[in-house]
Amino acid sequence: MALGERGGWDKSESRYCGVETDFNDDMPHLLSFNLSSGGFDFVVASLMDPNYRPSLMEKDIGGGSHVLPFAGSDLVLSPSQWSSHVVGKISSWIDLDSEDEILRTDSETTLKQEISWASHLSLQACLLPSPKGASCANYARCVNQILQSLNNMQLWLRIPLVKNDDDTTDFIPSGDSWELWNSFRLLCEHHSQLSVALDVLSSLPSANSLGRWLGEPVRAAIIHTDSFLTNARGYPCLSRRHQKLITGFLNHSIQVVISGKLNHGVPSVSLDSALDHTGTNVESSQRHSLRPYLDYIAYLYQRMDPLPEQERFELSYRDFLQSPLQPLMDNLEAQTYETFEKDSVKYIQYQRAIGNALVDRVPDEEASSLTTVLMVVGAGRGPLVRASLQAAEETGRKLKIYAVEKNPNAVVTLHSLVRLEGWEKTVTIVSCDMRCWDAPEKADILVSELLGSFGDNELSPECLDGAQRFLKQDGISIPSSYTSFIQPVTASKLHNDVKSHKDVVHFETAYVVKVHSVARLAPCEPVFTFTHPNFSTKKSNQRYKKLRFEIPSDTGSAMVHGFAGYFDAMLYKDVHLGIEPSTATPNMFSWFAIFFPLRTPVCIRPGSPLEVHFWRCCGSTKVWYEWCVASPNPSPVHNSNGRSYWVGL
Ligand SMILES: C[S@@+](CC[C@H](N)C(=O)[O-])C[C@H]1O[C@@H](n2cnc3c(N)ncnc32)[C@H](O)[C@@H]1O
Repeated sequence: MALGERGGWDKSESRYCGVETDFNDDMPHLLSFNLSSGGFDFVVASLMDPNYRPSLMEKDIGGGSHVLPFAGSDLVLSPSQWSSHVVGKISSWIDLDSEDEILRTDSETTLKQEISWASHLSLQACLLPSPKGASCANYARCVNQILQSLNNMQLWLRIPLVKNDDDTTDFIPSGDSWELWNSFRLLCEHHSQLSVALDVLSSLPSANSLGRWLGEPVRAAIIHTDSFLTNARGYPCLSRRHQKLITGFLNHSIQVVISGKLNHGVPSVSLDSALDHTGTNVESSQRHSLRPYLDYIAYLYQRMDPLPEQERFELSYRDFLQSPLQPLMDNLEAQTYETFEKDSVKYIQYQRAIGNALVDRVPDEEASSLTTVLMVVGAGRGPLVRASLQAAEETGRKLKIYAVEKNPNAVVTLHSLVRLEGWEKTVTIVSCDMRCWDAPEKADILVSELLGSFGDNELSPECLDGAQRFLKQDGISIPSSYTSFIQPVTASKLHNDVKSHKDVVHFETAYVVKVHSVARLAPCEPVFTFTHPNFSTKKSNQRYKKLRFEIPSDTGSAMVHGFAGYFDAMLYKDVHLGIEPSTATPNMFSWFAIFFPLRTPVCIRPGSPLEVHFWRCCGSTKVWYEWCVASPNPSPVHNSNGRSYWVGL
C-alpha cells in the first residue's frame, strides 16, 4: 500500500513499511492478513518452525537425510509474492558462538538451511538475529561463508540501537552496539550484501552517536510498539527525538518495520481472531492490531517536506561516484555548459562581486569617462560576460570586455551570443589558452570560474598564474582567493562502490559525489588556499597540510571510509560562493562534494585524534594529490607520484 506520496516524486524504498510477525505455518494467510487487512507492504516472517533443531531431527530420522519440517512449499505463494512481500526472519534461537557444541552446530546447520531456502524463494532479504554476545567470530565466519556464494539477497544483521556510556555488558562491548556491528562487518570484510536492521527502542542515544548510522548500510529500522507514546486520544505517537530519527531514516531510504503487540487502547483485531471468524478470507473491514502504528508512520512520512525541485532532479546522483571534470585537458560538452548556466545563484554572486569591484575601481565622478578593461578568462558560452555587462549597467560603469576561451566549440556559441545580443562594440572574443595569450593591453579586472569541487582541482591556480601576466599591478582578480576543506566521513556505500572495481587505482582516485548517505564525523578543516593575483617571485602551487580531527566524545567510535572535500571562494571582498557545509551558498547546485577514499577504512575513537596529511604535487604535465592517515593507524600514502589519479596541465 506504501506510506503515501511525497512530493509525488520520491520513489525511495522507504515508502514501504513492514511488520514483524510470529511464526505461522500458513504463509498465505499470514500475508493476506498483514497486507490486505493490515495495510503493510511486507512481512518479516520466520521461515522455519522455532522448535526445529537439526540434532533432534537426526535422532528422529535415524541420522538420515535432513527433511525440513516447516509446513508448506514454495508453491504456497507466487514467486513475486515471495520476493516482494516476504523478508525471511532467521530463527532467533541460533547461537553460533555458544559454548554448547550441540547448540552451536545446530545453529550453523539451521542458519545455512534457512538462507538456502530463502535464496531458493528469491527473497530480497533475510533478517539475521543479533549476535548473542560480544564475541561473534564464529557467527561472522559462517555468514561470511554464506556471503561468498549468495545470490542477490541482502542479509540484514539485527542490532539494537543502544549506547550506554557507563554500562559495559558482556553482550555489548563498551555499551555501544555500533561496536558489535563493526566487529561483525570487519570479520566479513565490509561485504556489500551485509547490512544492518536497527532495533529502535524507547530510549535513544545522543544525536552524534545516532548520526554515525547514516553512513552505515542500514536497510531497516525495527520500531517496537513499546517505543511509542500515547497521545491525548489514546493513539500511538512518537517522541520528538524518535520522530526526528524516523524521518531521518525515511529520508535515507531506510524502511520501517513495526514489531510487537498492541500497547494502546485502540480497537483492533488479531490474526487469530480474524482467521477464526473468516476462514480463508480476512475481512478488510477488520483492523489489524498494529494498524494504528502503521498509520502513524504514514502520517510522519506524508508530513515530511516535499523535496525541492533541484533535489528531485539530483536524486539519481545521490551517493553516485563520478569522475571529476578535466576542463583544461578536455573540452566540455554543450550539455555540461547547459547545466552550469542554469545555476542562477552562481552568476548572481559573480554579478555582485563584479559590481562592487567596478564601483571601487571607478569613482562616481569618473563613471562616464573611464572605461574599465575586464577580461573573462575561461568564458565558456558567455554567462560571466553577461553577468559583467549587467553589473556595469547596474553600477553605471563603462566596460570593455575580452572573452578568452580555449574550447573552440564554446567559442562558436560565444560568437553567436555576441551577435545576437549586439555586444560587438564592447566584447572581443579571443580563442586561445589564457596561459599563452599575448594580450594587446592589460586588464583592470580578471574574472574567472575555473573552480572544481575541491577549489584548485581543475587547475585554476596554474591557469590564473598564466593569465595574471595581463593583469595590471593594481588589478583585481575575481575570485581573489579560494580554500579547500575536508572532513572525515563514514560512507560505506561509497567504499563498497570503489571496492567493487577490485583494484588499487580506484582507491587512489578522487570522485565527485552528491554525498547523501554519509556520516560527517567532525567539522571541516581548511586544506589549501590560493590567492590571486600573486606577483611573488617565489610562489609555488605545491602544498602540504597536516590536519587533526577530533570526533565529539558522545559519538562513540566510528569508521572513516574517506574524506568529503569542499571549497569556498572569496569572489571580491565579502562576496563569496562555496559548498563547505557550514557556509555553503544556498540553492547553488554547480558543484557536488569530492570524495577521497581510503584503501583500508580507519576506526577512530573519541579522545584519540585522527591525523591526516594532504599534498598537492605539481609536475611538468600534471598536478595530483597524495593523502594518508598517520594516526591512530598509519595508512599507505595514496596516489604516490599521481600513479592513479592526476589532472592534466
Ligand atoms: C567551469 S567552465 C566555466 C565556463 C563559464 N565561465 C561559466 O561560468 O559557465 C571553465 C571554462 O574555462 C575554460 N578554460 C579552462 N582552462 C582554460 C585556459 N587555460 N584557457 C582558456 N580557457 C580555459 C574551459 O574550456 C571552460 O569553458
